[in-house]
Amino acid sequence: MTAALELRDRVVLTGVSKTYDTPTGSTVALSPTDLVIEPGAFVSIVGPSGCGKTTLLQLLGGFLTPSAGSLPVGPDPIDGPSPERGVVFQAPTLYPWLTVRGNVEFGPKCRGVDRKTRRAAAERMLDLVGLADFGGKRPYELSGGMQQRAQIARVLVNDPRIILMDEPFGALDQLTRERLQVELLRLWREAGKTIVFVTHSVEEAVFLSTRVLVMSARPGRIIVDRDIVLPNDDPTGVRELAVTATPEFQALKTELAKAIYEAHA
Ligand SMILES: Nc1ncnc2c1ncn2[C@@H]1O[C@H](COP(=O)(O)OP(=O)(O)OP(=O)(O)O)[C@@H](O)[C@H]1O
Repeated sequence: MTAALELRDRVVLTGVSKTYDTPTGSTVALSPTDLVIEPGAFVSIVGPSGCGKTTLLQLLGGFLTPSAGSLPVGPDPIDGPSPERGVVFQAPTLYPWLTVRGNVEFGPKCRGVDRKTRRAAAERMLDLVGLADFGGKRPYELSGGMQQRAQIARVLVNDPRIILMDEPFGALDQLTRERLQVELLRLWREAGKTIVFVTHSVEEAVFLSTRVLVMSARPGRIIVDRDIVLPNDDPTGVRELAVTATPEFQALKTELAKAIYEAHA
């Protein structure tokens, strides 16, 4: 990655806070937060329920406006949702009336990409996420894990600068979840994207991430910012599930789980 590209894709939060004003009062969801997310990082956010993880992700997605502070991506202020910041939610958000291929093509179609180009891009993405043979199916014909893969293809086809994921595997069974975690790591390596990932699972956060942020109970703030280095980490390779059995992995998991427990107290 060139220095210019790095600068273009760096996310810099300066004094970003969010207060929700409702008829029954105000809720400070995020205390003033300073944070730099480097391009190509895989950053997970963990913390007690209601600590502001989704709020932070939605601010990055441009779905919410900060009450104070700024959060540009490179030189560009975030001023609304953009295909450059793709979002994958826990609940599948595929259009049920379109085929899987149609769902993946939808973004490029809206941006005026011609039919042949967008069809080729969709096929490439479906292949990448292991759904090459399912493009003609409707979403309801897919399993939960396959629907999540289709969502990821739908985001990747827009070639986003950042992918924001809000508990994307939370509703899946353990086996599917583990399989998708490894696939996501492979995709992250191949596509070279920045990923910001919200999860309730410390194990998932440690396994996937290059960096884990722990947030305190409301009003949320970042209380731990931990680089994750695991045995046999290789900048070009993909972690294997076996690493979760190592003492290094277990020690990191214990350290972060303790921080979350204390954040609750
Ligand atoms: N639209 C809203 N209006 C008012 N309060 C809100 C709104 N959205 C979130 N909140 C409150 O802000 C706080 C942070 O919510 P947020 O959803 O960001 O937390 P979270 O860490 O993602 O929670 P969880 O882990 O349970 O998904 C919570 O107390 C929540 O009730």
